[in-house]
Amino acid sequence: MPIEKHPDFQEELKYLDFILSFLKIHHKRLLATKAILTKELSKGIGDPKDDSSDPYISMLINTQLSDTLEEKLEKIEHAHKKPYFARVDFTEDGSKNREKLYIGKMCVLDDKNFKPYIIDWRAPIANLYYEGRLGKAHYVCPDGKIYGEIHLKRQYTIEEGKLRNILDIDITTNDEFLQAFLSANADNRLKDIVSTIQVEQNRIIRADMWKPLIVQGVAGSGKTTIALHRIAYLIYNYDKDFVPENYMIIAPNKLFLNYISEVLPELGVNRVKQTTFEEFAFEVLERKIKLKDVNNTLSLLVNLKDEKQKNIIVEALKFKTSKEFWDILDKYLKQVEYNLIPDESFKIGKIELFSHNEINELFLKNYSDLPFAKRLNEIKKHLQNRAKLKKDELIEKLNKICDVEISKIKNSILDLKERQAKITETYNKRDELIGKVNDFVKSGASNYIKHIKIKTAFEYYDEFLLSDMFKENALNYISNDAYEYLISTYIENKKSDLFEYEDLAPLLYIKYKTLGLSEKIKVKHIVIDEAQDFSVLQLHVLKNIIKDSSFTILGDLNQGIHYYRGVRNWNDIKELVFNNTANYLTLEQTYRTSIEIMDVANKVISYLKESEIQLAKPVIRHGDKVQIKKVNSYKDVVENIASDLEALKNSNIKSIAIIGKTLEECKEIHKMLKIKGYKFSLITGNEKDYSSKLVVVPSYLSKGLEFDAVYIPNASSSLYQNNELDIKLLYVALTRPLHKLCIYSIGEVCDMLKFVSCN
Ligand SMILES: Nc1ncnc2c1ncn2[C@@H]1O[C@H](COP(=O)(O)OP(=O)(O)OP(=O)(O)O)[C@@H](O)[C@H]1O
Repeated sequence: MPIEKHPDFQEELKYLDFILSFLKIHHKRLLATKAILTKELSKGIGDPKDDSSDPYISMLINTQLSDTLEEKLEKIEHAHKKPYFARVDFTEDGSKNREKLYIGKMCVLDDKNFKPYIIDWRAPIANLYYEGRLGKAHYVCPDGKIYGEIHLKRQYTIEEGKLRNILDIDITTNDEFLQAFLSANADNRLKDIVSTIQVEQNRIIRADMWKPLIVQGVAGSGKTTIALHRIAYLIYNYDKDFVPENYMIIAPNKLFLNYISEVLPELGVNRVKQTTFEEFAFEVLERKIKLKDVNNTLSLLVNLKDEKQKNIIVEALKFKTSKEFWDILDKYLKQVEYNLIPDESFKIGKIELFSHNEINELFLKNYSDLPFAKRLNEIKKHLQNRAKLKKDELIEKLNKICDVEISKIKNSILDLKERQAKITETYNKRDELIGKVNDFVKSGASNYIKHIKIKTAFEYYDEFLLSDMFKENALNYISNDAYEYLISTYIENKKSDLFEYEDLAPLLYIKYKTLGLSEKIKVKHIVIDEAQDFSVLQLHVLKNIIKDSSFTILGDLNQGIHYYRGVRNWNDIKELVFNNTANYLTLEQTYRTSIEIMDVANKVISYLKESEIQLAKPVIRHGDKVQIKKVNSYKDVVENIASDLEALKNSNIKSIAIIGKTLEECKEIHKMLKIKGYKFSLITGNEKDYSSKLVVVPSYLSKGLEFDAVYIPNASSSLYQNNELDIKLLYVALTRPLHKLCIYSIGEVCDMLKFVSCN
């Protein structure tokens, strides 16, 4: 139906006009306030001679005000283009008032009576839009459940302030709006989905902050998108307790962070900590260490032909990231802990103030929750107090001894001169001893503690790995070959001061247990995306070191390409990391790919021998049939892609990826395309910026990304074997396109794709 024919078209147009003028006035007012503040600010900076603190403080306040003003201005400018996207008409039980609730990305209030003109999508009442259907409905707010009736649910398409479409849902269908959204082409960045969040996604976004949440979602189910919306939701709803800096999102690499970088600002959220595990580890270790390329192990395994050697490496790495490894590390740290307090007691001269056992008890029992260094700080206070308490008693004792000595001298020595000398000597000795007592009270405790040496995490780790104890224990779980591989790579890396990604978690754990964390780390909620590639040890370490934090963990086991360390089963994480306190939710619907593409990907992943493979259910959206083209060489592949690119020049396909299996394959194709004059960016894993729309990328680095069209240059049986890693790498590549997928095979097609027709 043309929009003009909608019965409420005029009413809606009027409301939009009203909102836009309201926003304009508000914007003007904010600009005026900003001008005043900027003036004040320049005054503050311009008067360095004034040493009173007032201008400085007011300058600080003004800076903060202008910061938030800047954010407000940005939001209003955004809202001008699209102030709201939906409306829900709701009557609360017991009321006659039919409220028209317009829902947008930011709240807009009438400044006189604070009546909302637009409700923020994160507000409790906005949940009516996401979960309520026409008829009886309720929402939960801090005062409890509010019941009532929904009379209308409406969606709007507003572009640059112009009303383009009105859609009444539950009358027509919710899908129409979603379909339109999904058919749009991929920008080369992820975007917000506030207007089309689906019920299963909404439950994840709005889940309780304080319960750890684990989400298993198929490829394209919106995990990354939801993770970001959840942060925006939590920031809005817990704004009294936390600031954006208390939230941290951990993503696989810098490129990925760049890919998602626009969503939070679009949602009006800034200053959230966005990092990778490596970066965070450097921060905790308070030292930037030389790390082998994170994808080093993976590309080693991808390229290695010797199956025996491959099995040894996988065995070693699985162990190094396992619960068993962490148990042995704990055992070692217990030994360190039990041997840390020296045998000597805390004493002055021969007088014992604290016995070794008493100190050890404080260390091992009373303060066992603290890192070693913090425990020593506490013990130092005990020693100092005891020394202070003993001071008077000791001095009194010294005085008494001195008095007895003096009277003995007086009675025994007759010569006056000699007697005087002896008395002076005795008093001097007494004073010297009192001086020693005073010195001891001042610095005895510090001196005692100073002798207890806590090594660095790196020293302990080294000692641990190279110990007989580690060897004996490790050999209970792994073969001698795997043990030798583990130790020899460690020693080899050590020569060049290098570490591997898998070393980080144990290093963090040791640092946390021994020296503790810097006060600067203020994280309260951690969101981990692509968590299937995290090891149990990594998650355990994060959970332990950031004690009071809550977690949202999202991943897809089907895409677990770092299978030698990653999660194999979410139950392990629930049990071993969260003591069965975590909530577990799944996402089965995929929003990215067409039915035809998803069917192929589902069949490929079914080759995995896992018992529980979650197959993706695509949203009803059809595309072209997937076909495989058999060719003779990479030259043919590139020829084919090149002619396709010409044909696509005037189409809607804008972002294109050629997804190879290995980096070497990608380099080769990239070179050939370059010679032909095509400007593709080669992604090697070290990029920080993600700006190109045409990329050549190895499958393991394409995880998380999406493109309008994807080319798989060679899906032959010589490249992709029927094993876990190859199946997963192929699956990742197959699930990246939104609209178009072209597969080539140089020679025989791999087993997993044999069912696809060839031409
Ligand atoms: N409710 C939704 N409405 C519209 N688009 C959606 C919705 N949910 C997800 N999408 C779109 O689906 C695509 C996939 O989302 P996203 O990348 O967040 O999924 P993912 O589960 O992290 O995928 P993967 O695991 O494959 O990396 C994105 O284009 C996103 O905008």
